[in-house]
Amino acid sequence: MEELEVGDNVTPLQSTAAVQTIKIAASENGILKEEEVLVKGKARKLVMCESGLQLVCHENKSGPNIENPVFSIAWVDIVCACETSSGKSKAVDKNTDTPSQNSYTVQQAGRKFSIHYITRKAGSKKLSCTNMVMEVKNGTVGDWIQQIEEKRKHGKPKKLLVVINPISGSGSGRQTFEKFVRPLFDLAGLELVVRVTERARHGEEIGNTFDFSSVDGVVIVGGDGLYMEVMHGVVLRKQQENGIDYNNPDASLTPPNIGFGIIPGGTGNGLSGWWNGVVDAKTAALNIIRGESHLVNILAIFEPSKLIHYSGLHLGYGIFSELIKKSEDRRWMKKARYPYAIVTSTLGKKQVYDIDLEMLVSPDIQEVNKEINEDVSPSSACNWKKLGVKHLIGVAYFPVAIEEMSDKLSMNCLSDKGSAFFVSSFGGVDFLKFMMAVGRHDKEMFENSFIEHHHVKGVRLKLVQNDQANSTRRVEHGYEKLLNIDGEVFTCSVPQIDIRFHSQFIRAFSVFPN
Ligand SMILES: Nc1ncnc2c1ncn2[C@@H]1O[C@H](COP(=O)(O)OP(=O)(O)OP(=O)(O)O)[C@@H](O)[C@H]1O
Repeated sequence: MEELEVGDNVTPLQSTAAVQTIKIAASENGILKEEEVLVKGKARKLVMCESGLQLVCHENKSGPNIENPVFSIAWVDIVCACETSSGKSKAVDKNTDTPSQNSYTVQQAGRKFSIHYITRKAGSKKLSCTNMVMEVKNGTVGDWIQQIEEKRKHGKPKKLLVVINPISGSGSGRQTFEKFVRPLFDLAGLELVVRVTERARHGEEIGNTFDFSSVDGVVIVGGDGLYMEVMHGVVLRKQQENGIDYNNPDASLTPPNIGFGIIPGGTGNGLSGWWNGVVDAKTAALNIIRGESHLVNILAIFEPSKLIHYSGLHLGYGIFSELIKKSEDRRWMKKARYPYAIVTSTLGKKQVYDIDLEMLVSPDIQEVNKEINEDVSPSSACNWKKLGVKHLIGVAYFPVAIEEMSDKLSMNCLSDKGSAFFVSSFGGVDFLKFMMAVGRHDKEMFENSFIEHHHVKGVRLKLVQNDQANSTRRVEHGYEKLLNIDGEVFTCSVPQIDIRFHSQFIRAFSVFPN
């Protein structure tokens, strides 16, 4: 981290539109506070307005040029303001490019102060934190620091529960947190309660028992599986507290009022990528500090008369469960276990499942579900649409709408429908290509006749035992009762699953649209 030369190639996070907002605020609503400062030896005027801070060139004879600030930053992107005695506001750990933990001591009341703020390099989705040192010409910096701190903290989380999975991904969740995340949270003055999971499913217990009234949100340091567990515990508890029959798929659920952030520490890190636009621990941490949040969807997954689990990422059945079982059995392979499972499942003979399918369809769906529109009645209510028995190797359902955007696919996490895929049998190389296209979010993955894609509000699937040879192999391997929920293996008591989409249910610290 280094002092910023105004006009450097690093721009603050906000877009031109945000700069525009600040300009309007400054000229229409008046200036809250202004002062002459020196920034890297250059004379500037620091202006505080309702939307943020501006540095303006005030050497112009006609006075400060508020219309053309040389630098402006919105409150949401300010991490902290603090006193500086020697040009460095907080000691910086050279390895991490972030200020080291608890290193700040005010050595003398002075005229210099630093603003630490969030930046994004042009063309990148990654965020970083940088700082600018200013020296006031007259007076002291105390008032500035106090007022900036008040303004920048408004509406942002102040105290967080952090849940770390020490075995997720390559087993470096704790190190990721200490090295990349804690220094940023410390800088932002966040108070933390840290829990490290001690066993499988411990995340659910924490979600189900922690006193969330004492914090502004929960930060998951791990993979999609840990998020799923904690979120499940939180959601289940909310239904229990409200006396809701959570085993009934038709019950209307009450959303919890807890913000979730995810620091990617797992293997797949699908959700962290969706929420932050990139899989990067520092970016995720800075988005949590920014405090911007959006409501994201979940799936509720049932067997007859019983809730199995809530899901934030996907439900997979058939080959998608087989894959995850193979990879879970080889956790010791760390990140290599996913490619291993994909390649071995691809090369082997694929199991065909005869599945009786139904989809919960809303009448406004036009584009994706072309072939089913004609039968949908023109009411505002959703209808169950029977598809009949299909010979499939797998079913996958995501609580996001997967949409085509130019040559790529975009995950619309704010959609009111999820994407269901019904995959019929296909050859090894094709399947490998399909999985690679999925990883790249390449729209090529849709360009296969063996994939049916629908935007729907729910899916019901029931395994039909009409092929003795197939059925025997499935039962031998136990595959017919396996589910892949957010990359974790679950077993159902009967292969009859009801999946319901719950729109805008969990508050996620995130940056949609990204
Ligand atoms: N201390 C622990 N000991 C053993 N298992 C644990 C412990 N803490 C959590 N788990 C289990 O670890 C599993 C994997 O968690 P997580 O999703 O965080 O990592 P991952 O599988 O590597 O990442 P991803 O889901 O993104 O692919 C979960 O099933 C969880 O129950």
